[in-house]
Amino acid sequence: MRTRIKICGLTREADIDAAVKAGVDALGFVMWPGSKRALTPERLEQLSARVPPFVTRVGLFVDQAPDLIAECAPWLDMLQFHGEEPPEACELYGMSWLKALRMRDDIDLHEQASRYHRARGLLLDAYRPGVPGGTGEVFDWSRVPADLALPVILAGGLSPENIVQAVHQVTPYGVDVSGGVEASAGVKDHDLIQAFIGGVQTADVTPATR
Ligand SMILES: O=C(O)c1ccccc1N[C@@H]1O[C@H](COP(=O)(O)O)[C@@H](O)[C@H]1O
Repeated sequence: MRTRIKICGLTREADIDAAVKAGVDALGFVMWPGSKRALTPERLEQLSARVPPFVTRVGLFVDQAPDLIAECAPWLDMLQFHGEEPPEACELYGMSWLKALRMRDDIDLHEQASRYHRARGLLLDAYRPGVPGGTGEVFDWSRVPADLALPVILAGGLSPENIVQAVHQVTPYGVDVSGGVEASAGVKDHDLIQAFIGGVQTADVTPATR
């Protein structure tokens, strides 16, 4: 099965066009105001209108107010909860959702998969204390169990340089990238987007060499 691709932190129409042209499956919109990629609901509405059918629009939230999430919901297909939201908080909107988990040393992914069993997938990101995500850091991919009960979306420091190795080693359902396709902080680069998606496609059709 081919590896699904999400690019996160879109802020410009031209970047959406470039990602769609390159073959992206999902686009992430960061609604957490602490991010350099943060959008207002008004800007989300504008960018959302640019996304063609069959490309999934994912809204990223970090422990945010239900009112804000509900305000954004009409412009989204899926929610990504990147904070400490309990399962009940993720269920409030009647929408598909992903739970992001940061890979602390003591995390038990099987336990988390059971806790968040209504999620459409678990997005695994690097852990840095005090930062909810988007750190550009890689975690030890050997910590991802092959038998998790939910689809795994691998994230954290992915880039055109490491994506073939990542897909070969983890064989995730999907991958998610933000900083690895930016030429400068928060600004997407079209060549890097194309190289990243090309890397996933290459990994999908080449055998892993170890
Ligand atoms: O992108 C952000 O600014 C962000 C802010 C808060 C939480 C998560 C965020 N992004 C997500 O982090 C991972 C990894 O990003 P990177 O590739 O390491 O830069 C990714 O899932 C983004 O969706």
